[in-house]
Amino acid sequence: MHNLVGSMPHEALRNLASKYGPLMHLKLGEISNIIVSSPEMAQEIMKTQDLNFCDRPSLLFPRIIAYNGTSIAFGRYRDYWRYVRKICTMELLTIKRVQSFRHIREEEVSELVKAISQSEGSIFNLTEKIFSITYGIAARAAFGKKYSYQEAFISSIEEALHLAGENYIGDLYPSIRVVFEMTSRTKAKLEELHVKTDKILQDVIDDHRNRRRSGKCEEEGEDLVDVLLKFQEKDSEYPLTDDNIKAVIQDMFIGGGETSSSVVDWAMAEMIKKPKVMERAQAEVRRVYGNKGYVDESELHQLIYLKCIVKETLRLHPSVPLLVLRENKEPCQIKGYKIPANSRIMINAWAIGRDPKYWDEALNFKPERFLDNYSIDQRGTNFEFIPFGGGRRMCPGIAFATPNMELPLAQFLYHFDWKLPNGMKNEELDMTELFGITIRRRNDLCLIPIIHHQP
Ligand code: HEM
Repeated sequence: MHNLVGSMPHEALRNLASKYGPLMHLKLGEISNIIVSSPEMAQEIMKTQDLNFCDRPSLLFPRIIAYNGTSIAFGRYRDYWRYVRKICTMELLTIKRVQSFRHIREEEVSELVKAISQSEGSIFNLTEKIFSITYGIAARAAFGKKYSYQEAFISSIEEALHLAGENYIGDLYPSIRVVFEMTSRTKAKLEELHVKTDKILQDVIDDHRNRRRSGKCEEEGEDLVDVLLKFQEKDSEYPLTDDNIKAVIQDMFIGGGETSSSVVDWAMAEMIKKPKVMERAQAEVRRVYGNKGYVDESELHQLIYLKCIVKETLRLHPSVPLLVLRENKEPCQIKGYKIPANSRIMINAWAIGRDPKYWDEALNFKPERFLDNYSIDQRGTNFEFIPFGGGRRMCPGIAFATPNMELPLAQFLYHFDWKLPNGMKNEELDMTELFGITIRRRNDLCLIPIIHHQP
């Protein structure tokens, strides 16, 4: 316990693993926690014994924020969960659906690039704007348009995610959790935030329902809420309630906003620290888009080096460093070690991505490593590189996330050169992390843009 208090959990657990090995059993309160820190052990959990390890534990955060754990990300592995996950992969996050949101991404990113160009020569808080447009894109894809209360929704979700990163004591003593819950300030705060977000989501659903009744939906195109309402109207073994729809929409929102923004933010910071990488990436984007004068999504597939930058960023800064907690139904063995039933499994993707046993110059930001090994990808089959997890609980949002990361990066590189403020040297840029359910930069990335191609 004393090794964990006050430090970054993923870092403290990596340090413990280097002493005690890639599979640790850590008893905290009443709970057996199994910490996985090598690709071989991760493969056991996410492939060989995936069916036994694909449940999620019942914790305070999903009980309150994720509608009693009925979302896709936090849902127990049951028939209902399989049904909504299927809707998600076959309807909400398909390549075709993602492409239908192209104009939203292009509009939002172009607006940001124009705003940056107006700050030419002065300090621009890039972090703040990256998060704001990525959440903006997620909101428009999910809700169909910008709602006036979007900002309030985003800030409540961000606050709840931050609380989710803290270890809540009641989660460690399930047999007496009600006792802790009676006096818990975390619970009270989460409930307050949930009341706010729930009201906003209900308004969005009601608004869509009215729009559907008036037939406007067909004229204006279908967004994710419309798709879910269509499923609600169908006869199904698992009729969707409004709460079920809200839980799924919230998943799309958190998945679509928080994770991709932190990758774009870290990628820019890493390139600032490594000007040679930035120059090479700029040369690629400027060659591919040439004198077109703007960057759209049509040529993103040609930006091979940029794709390697995104991969290298996901290796060093996986947005969800310990993945999402899993739970095993049955007792079992992994490589001869006994795992009790209902253990909580943390897979330290952050530690695995930085392990010098699997990566040359592991702490060095070197996108070229993926040029030499382009086939190593993040789709859950190379267990030394698992920023999106793997197996039945793998992230279904890769297709949605990819243009959300590549388009802003390509535009930043095409239109601008970047400098650090106050004569700061590149190597002095602070890279401290802030732990929550995702890892962000502790300090915002503030840079001076210099226009190369006027947007
Ligand atoms: C860079 C971007 C992203 C990263 C790094 C990321 C990472 C992850 C990780 C690590 C998990 C847990 C996997 C596991 O337990 O094995 C996950 C689950 C999930 N992600 Fe993502 N994600 C990203 C983008 C997205 C997007 C854009 C969406 C949706 C719009 C999304 C929706 C989800 C959902 C619904 C789950 C729950 C899956 C389940 O439990 O079955 N993610 N993501």
